[in-house]
Amino acid sequence: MYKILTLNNISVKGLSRLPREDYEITSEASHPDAILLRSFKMHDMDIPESVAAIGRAGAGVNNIPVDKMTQRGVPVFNAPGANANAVKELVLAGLLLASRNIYPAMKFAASLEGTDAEISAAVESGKKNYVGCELHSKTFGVIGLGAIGRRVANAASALGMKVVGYDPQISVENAWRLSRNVEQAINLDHLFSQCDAVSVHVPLLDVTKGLVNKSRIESMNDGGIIVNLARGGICDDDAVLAALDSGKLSAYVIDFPTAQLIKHPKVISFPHLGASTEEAEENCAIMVADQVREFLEDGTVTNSVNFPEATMPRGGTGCRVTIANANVPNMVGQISTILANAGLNIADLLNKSRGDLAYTIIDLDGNIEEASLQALRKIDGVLAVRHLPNK
Ligand SMILES: NC(=O)c1ccc[n+]([C@@H]2O[C@H](COP(=O)([O-])OP(=O)(O)OC[C@H]3O[C@@H](n4cnc5c(N)ncnc54)[C@H](O)[C@@H]3O)[C@@H](O)[C@H]2O)c1
Ligand SMILES: O=C(O)[C@H](O)COP(=O)(O)O
Repeated sequence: MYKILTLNNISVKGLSRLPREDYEITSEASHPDAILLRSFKMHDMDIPESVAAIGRAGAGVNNIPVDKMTQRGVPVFNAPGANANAVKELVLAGLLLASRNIYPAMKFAASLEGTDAEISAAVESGKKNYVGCELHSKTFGVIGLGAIGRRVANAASALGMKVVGYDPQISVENAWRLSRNVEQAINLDHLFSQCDAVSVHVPLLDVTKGLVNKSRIESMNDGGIIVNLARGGICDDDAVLAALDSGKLSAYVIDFPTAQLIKHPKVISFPHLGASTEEAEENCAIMVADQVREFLEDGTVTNSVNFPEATMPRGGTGCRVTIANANVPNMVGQISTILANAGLNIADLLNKSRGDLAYTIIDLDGNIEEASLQALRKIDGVLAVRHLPNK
């Protein structure tokens, strides 16, 4: 029986991919085999040694100590693209809320009192206070053209915006799917200097912290809009607030409000709502539950942020052993020597690497004894060894 610890509410559709006869899923498991979570902050958590995999039902993994897990030989999985459409739609909503003054206008309309005729008169005299501007023909910068950014860029282009994109590491797949109307910015300064609105869709990393800063905002067209549904910290909030006060910016749309931001009348705050649709929650949970299950049962690695992709159909007459180790010479040699000394024949073997980490899947003709597993664990540089009995 595998034990799964959940640190957030995970969609039932996803959890149902883990059959109850083999999986116990609780928010209190003390020796879990795997953890499933969304935005729970794991950095200060004591992660039990029993944990063999972590599944993030979403995109961002900045709430997970990925480097620490890599050193323990534990893969961290996420759900790339599974919530991208939901975020794209909220970005469009944010742009429209900002450009058409929808929220203050709604508050005004809801505050009216009197007869129908009086309300109608107040509507007609008050509407001049909420005049907005159209998105059509405005220049819109999209930073990060991944699963979300490329959808946002394409949708904005379809609305008639002139879209400029920046992503020096764009994937081939996203480049293929990007509208050919999207122009490429040479660098971030080039992007900001042409834009009426900018939306960020990059992960929070040291290099992306404060990417939207004072000088870049100053180079934008007057009355600009910044949309940040990516992560707090990517925009320099002090610079944004100063630009809102001076009128340089007309609105800041943020999914990660802070005490300072929520007080400002030109800040449109959402409560981290980007991925909160039924569809996105289900997509993410299903994707990550499947990936964690395949890893626990077969050692298969799909969509990990720290492990190489690794899939090998089961072969051999015995069990499967998986090994995560430092990516240094002679590891496979030492592993096969231990197996050979135990009289075990390797039926099939897959060895993949990613950066400093290597991962090996071995199918054996015969069953491995605990002593040999211990010998594998003792090899210098071996981080994790798992024994997966034949199904
Ligand atoms: N608000 C929400 O609910 C919500 C939901 C999903 C994702 N997010 C955030 O959005 C981020 C992006 O999600 P995604 O699914 O598009 O991820 P993704 O990995 O598909 O795309 C990220 C893109 O950013 C690019 N990139 C990285 N560093 C860059 C830089 N310095 N300059 C320009 N481009 C850079 C990458 O090359 C990649 O193409 C996530 O990391 C997460 O923080 C928020
Ligand atoms: O990175 C993500 O996928 C989003 O921030 C969604 O977070 P959530 O799963 O907590 O809504």
